[in-house]
Amino acid sequence: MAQIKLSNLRHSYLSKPESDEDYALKKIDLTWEDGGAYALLGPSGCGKSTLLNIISGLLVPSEGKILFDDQDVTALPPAKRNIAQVFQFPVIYDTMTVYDNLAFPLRNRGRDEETVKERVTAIAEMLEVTDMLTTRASNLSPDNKQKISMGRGLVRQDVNVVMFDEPLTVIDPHLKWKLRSKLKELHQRVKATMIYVTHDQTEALTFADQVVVMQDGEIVQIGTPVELFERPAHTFVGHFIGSPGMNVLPCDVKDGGAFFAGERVGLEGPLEDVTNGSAEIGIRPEFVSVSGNGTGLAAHVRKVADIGRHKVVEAIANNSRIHAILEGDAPNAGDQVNLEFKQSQTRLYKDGWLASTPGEGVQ
Ligand SMILES: Nc1ncnc2c1ncn2[C@@H]1O[C@H](COP(=O)(O)OP(=O)(O)OP(=O)(O)O)[C@@H](O)[C@H]1O
Repeated sequence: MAQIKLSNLRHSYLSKPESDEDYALKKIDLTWEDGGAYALLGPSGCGKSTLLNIISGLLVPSEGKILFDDQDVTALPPAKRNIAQVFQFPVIYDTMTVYDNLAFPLRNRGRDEETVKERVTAIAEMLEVTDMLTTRASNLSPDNKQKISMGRGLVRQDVNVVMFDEPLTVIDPHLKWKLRSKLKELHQRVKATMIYVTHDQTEALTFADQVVVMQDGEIVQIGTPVELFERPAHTFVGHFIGSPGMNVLPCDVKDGGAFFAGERVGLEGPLEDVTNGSAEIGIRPEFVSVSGNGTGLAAHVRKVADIGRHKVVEAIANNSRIHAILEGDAPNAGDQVNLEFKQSQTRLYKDGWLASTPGEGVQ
């Protein structure tokens, strides 16, 4: 396995790109550490496949370098990069047995049959497919075919990185959670560098130790699932992660504090200089409390959704929609209420980027 470094990468599909808009990848500097479990998360069109294809060698970047353990591989074709890939749809040979499918990548590299048997047995056991080893692949369900496809990606121990590109697309929803946690467990046992590409936050947060969030050809944050939830570096991350996502409210900044609907809102700590940008307050629904006691921001309740574990209240204050997640009692649609934001979780953003720092709290 290897450390993978992307240095000053840019990519445009146009022959003569002129502005930033012409680049599918704007500027990427990123190191994937050896043995890490990473997710590459972002909406459709943000550049995930472009980045993956650059790592695998299917695409040569317009600018920049790719280094595997400090060796420049930018000009190397895919076959020379020693990478395993698992795609959206199973890539297996229908006429072969499960055993022969799992053995294929090893035999292809000239491994002796004893090594093949050892690895295939170990991987089959990890994936819980031992009882299928003699089954012809054509007789497998789509889920099991994809499991075998994953096994083929994991069977070689000498690859630089295993890349998964939306691997659960074909899996039945009720089996998805099972395979998601299986993959996490596999990473802990196999200890390979793994990159898991998805637009699904649950898949990314379950699998990865570090999640790389992309938007519009740029990396907006790299962090643990907890970091992304607790301190989104950009309002996009706040929106994209969480259900519902972070509330983002327009505000005025004056006298060193933030004002929403004419009311001063307590923030987590000191502010960066926000004089030349548009400012917004970010607060997750989990940290909004709702009461009718006259203290806090006046709002009216538009909707309440009971989703089992908790209730999601949608309230309107000063023409802005604010969500609150409540564990116990909740108001009813149409009620007049007061909202309070937990100060240590209330952040300020300037032009989308985090502009407050944790500290004493700012009133
Ligand atoms: N072969 C291509 N030629 C021209 N433009 C392309 C090509 N492939 C992708 N793009 C553009 O590059 C941008 C990034 O696309 P990319 O496929 O990398 O995103 P993605 O995040 O993988 O999306 P998805 O999840 O839908 O695959 C998009 O604007 C897309 O239209």
